[in-house]
Formats: sequence, structure tokens, C-alpha cells
Amino acid sequence: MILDLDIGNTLSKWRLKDADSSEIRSRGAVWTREEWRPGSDIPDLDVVEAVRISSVARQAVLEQTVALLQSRVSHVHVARSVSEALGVVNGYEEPHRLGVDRWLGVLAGYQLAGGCCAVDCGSAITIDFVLPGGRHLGGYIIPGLRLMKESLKLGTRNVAIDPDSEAEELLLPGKRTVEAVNHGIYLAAVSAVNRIYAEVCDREGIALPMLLTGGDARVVARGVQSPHAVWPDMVYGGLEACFPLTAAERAGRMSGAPRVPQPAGLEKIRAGLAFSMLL
Ligand SMILES: Nc1ncnc2c1ncn2[C@@H]1O[C@H](COP(=O)(O)OP(=O)(O)O)[C@@H](O)[C@H]1O
Ligand SMILES: CC(C)(COP(=O)(O)O)[C@@H](O)C(=O)NCCC(=O)O
Ligand SMILES: [K+]
Repeated sequence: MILDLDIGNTLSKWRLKDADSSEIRSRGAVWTREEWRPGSDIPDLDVVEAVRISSVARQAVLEQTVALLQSRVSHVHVARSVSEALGVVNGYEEPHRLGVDRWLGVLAGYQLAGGCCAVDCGSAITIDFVLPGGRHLGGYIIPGLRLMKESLKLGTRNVAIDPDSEAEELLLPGKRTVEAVNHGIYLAAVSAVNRIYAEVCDREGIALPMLLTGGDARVVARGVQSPHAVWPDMVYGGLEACFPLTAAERAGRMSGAPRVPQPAGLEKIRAGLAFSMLL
């Protein structure tokens, strides 16, 4: 079995993948913290032959995790942001400072779709762009839904946005504090994603497919105007592409990859941008 780990600022996600069949056998998530307890937090390591890790948590968390895993598993691969990989050139001045979850998302998106806009809706919402040909432009970071809500300190922190709410409902003026906050931050997040996408496509003169991942991807996607696809395993896709271990991975296939969305025409994106600037 292959154990894939995606350690975010809020949640540490894991999945177990069968090395022979390439099937996902199980998955889970625990709050990100200093210590892992095999057996309760992560699966029994006896069945694991290789581990692949993406971590944006504090260095100490990664060190602890790697030390624990290396004592039990023979192959431990830790992803790092580098200046160039798999045909993509990192757009950061200091490539290693790009969050590795963003880098893996961009690599997976590029492998699947070629040029694309990769949106990761977690503790932060990150919006990255890579052009056909592989030039990563860099990206944008805004607070995620939960962070925005917590920063207001209005006592609404434990009332999450219902992920099944309809986007239109979430855009209405709130009539209670919790509703005003939820609808406000939702509109802030989706407006930013829509605007940033249109601005960059306009500037670069190309309509790019948009791919979304992260804990809040589904609800954010409902407010996104352009054609898009949600890919919950996008960061894992980057791990598969960087450290291919199964036959399917070596052939370039990534688990759970969606169909590439056909972007709207550039003229339509530009018209939407011009309209939003008139408002
Ligand atoms: N079951 C859940 N537990 C915690 N957060 C969740 C859950 N479902 C959705 N979320 C949302 O997803 C976010 C975490 O998403 P994730 O992509 O895992 O973030 P990160 O990678 O930053 O840890 C939370 O901030 C919250 O808004
Ligand atoms: C921007 C992030 C905090 C997003 O992390 P997440 O929301 O997935 O936990 C992470 O990618 C990070 O720590 N990046 C380093 C700074 C940068 O990318 O510029
Ligand atoms: K994120």
C-alpha cells in the first residue's frame, strides 16, 4: 500500500492506495498537530510500503512526521517546491517559498489540462495560473472561508456555511449575524475567484480551464461563473506525478482526475470583466 499525506494548516488528510491495482482503499483526516498516533490517526503502517507527503504545516510537524514514518516505512518521499518540474517553471522569485500544496496542484493541473487556473480552497484560498507551455505566473492568496469568519470574532465561528446551500441563497443580504457573516464571506471569496480568473485570462489573452480543490471547493465552485471542475485529489495528483509508483501513475494517470472543463470563450470572459468594472 502507498500512504499519501496532505498536511494542511487545518486538516491533515491521508489516503491509502493499492500499489498493484492503483485503487484508493481508504481515506481520512485529522486536525493538524504535532504528533501522529499510528492506529488511531493514520492507518496501520505495517501494510505501507511507501509514503508520499505534502506539508505546509510548521517545519517541526513535518520533521516529527517524517521521523516517525522513516522508522517504519522504507520509502518516504517528501515533496518540495523547486524551480522546474514536469514541464512547469515555477513563477516565484524564490521557488522554494511557494507553498508545496500550491506547487503540487499546479503540477497536477498542468499534467491533466496543460495551461490552467488551479484554485485551492482550504485555510487559505490560493489561485495559481500556469500557461500552456508550462510557465507558472505565480498567484493570489486570500484567507479561506473559515479564517475570514474567525477573524471577525462575532461568535459565528462554529456555524459553518452549509455546503449544500444554493449559491443564490448565499448571495442574499443576511437577516441575522450568522447569515450576514456567512453570506458576506462567501460573496467575498467567490467574487475574488471570479475577478482574478477574468483579469488574468484577459491580461494573458487566453481562456484557461479552472480546477478547484480543498475542503471548501464544492461550495466555492457553486458561485464560480466560468466552466470548472472540482478535483478533491488534486494535491495527491501532484504527488503521483512527482513520485510515480504504480503502473497507472507511470503512464501519467492521476486518481480521481475530472474531465477537463472547456473554458468559456475569451470574448465572453472579457465582456464579463468589462461589465463587472462598470458596476
Ligand atoms: N469536515 C470538515 N472539517 C473541517 N473543515 C472542513 C470540513 N469540511 C469542510 N471544511 C472546510 O475546509 C477547510 C479545510 O480545508 P482543507 O483543504 O483541508 O484545508 P488545509 O489544507 O488548509 O488544512 C476548513 O477551513 C473548513 O472551512
Ligand atoms: C498559502 C498556504 C498557507 C495555503 O495553505 P492551506 O490553506 O492549504 O493550508 C500555503 O500554501 C503556504 O504556506 N504557502 C507559503 C506561502 C506562499 O505560497 O507564498
Ligand atoms: K489552500
